[in-house]
Amino acid sequence: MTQPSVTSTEHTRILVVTAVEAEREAVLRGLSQADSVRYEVVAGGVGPAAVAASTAALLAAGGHRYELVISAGIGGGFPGRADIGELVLADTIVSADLGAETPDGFLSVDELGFGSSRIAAHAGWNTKLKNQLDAAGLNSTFAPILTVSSATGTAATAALRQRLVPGAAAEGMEGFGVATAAAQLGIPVTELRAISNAVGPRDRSAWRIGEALGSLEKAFAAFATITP
Ligand SMILES: O=C(O)c1cccc(C(=O)CC[C@H]2O[C@@H](n3cnc4c(=O)[nH]cnc43)[C@H](O)[C@@H]2O)c1
Repeated sequence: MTQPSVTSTEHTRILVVTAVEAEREAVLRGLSQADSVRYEVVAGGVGPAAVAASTAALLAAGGHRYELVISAGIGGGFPGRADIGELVLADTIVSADLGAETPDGFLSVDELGFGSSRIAAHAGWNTKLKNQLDAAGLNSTFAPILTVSSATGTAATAALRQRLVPGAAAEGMEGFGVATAAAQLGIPVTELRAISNAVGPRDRSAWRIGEALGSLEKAFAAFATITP
């Protein structure tokens, strides 16, 4: 696996973890529009395992420096909840496929008694981030964001995941990995997704990655001036 690429500053306080380099570059373009000495931005890999390992290694090396970790990137939007180009901030970060299939349906790790599939995003930081987005005139919603190891590709799976987590607005593949690493060190965490595609039957030609990366950039331009 390639090493995560990192851009950091001397007084870093907020760690931003994306999956891929294109997302990291969009975040950096946004932050470059203002004084952004508070941020460190890393592309930690695709999927919960890769990104959890990358995040844990960074936090172990310098965890005391961080007051917030943000999992950020493009994501799928559940129809009727979040459209292409829109921004979703997690109120809860939910591992949607961590559990067991049974003939009677899916059982989460919570139901199996093995732990929790949910990590709460930090409410205080969420309010600050939302205020920054609002002040910049950027629409965003608070909702559960799902983390999945396999992106949803059918209407049936989309419906199942919405039934399992009512109100879920977006899905990505990294949030729960980033959040697990941060939570184990007691560091506040949240997740931001800029919607690139609808969650449902897979149609890669309908993905609007450029539009989503543009929204991600604008969000971090708004975050660049955040105060502690
Ligand atoms: O091809 C490109 O230029 C490109 C640029 C930036 C990102 C990508 C990705 O494919 C990123 C994969 C990343 O996106 C998240 N994602 C996006 N849509 C969904 C979805 O419907 N379900 C789950 N995850 C989604 C995910 O976090 C991946 O890591 C390509």
